[in-house]
Amino acid sequence: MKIAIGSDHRGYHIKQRIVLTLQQLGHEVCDLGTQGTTSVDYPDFAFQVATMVASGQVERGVLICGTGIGMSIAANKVQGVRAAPCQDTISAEVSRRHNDTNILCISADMLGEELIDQMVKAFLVTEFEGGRHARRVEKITRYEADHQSK
Ligand SMILES: O=C(CO)[C@H](O)[C@H](O)[C@H](O)COP(=O)(O)O
Repeated sequence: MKIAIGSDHRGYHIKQRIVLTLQQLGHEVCDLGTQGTTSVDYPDFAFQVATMVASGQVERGVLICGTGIGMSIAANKVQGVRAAPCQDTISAEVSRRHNDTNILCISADMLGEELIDQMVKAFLVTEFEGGRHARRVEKITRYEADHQSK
């Protein structure tokens, strides 16, 4: 799978670890930065990853900041993105099954490395269930299209 990944300074070390894990699993990873621990602004990275996901250049995205919250707020501004800030494996999995999420947002400050590995793996292998969930996701998609500002 093609996956875009980005982080701010707080998420940099975890990002490096996730990139290696994903490559070892055979995925094609597009690392959009940041490339160090110098302070940066998370929206700059969220918008880059979200744009790649929304345009179909990659299938999924992963974003990491201190809490995962700032990244998710920014990424969800991009039409077609469904980004979820998850704190555990079950929410990462259910976000795929029920919400057809295309970006996983992770907290670098509050979660351990092994839990993060499990969350990323669950996010990548879990399929969207469709059915009643598709009807709900379609309502969000339609609302988004009908209320586009530009
Ligand atoms: O967006 C966030 C909060 O929801 C992230 O945790 C950021 O990484 C954080 O705000 C960055 O803060 P810093 O004090 O500039 O490192």
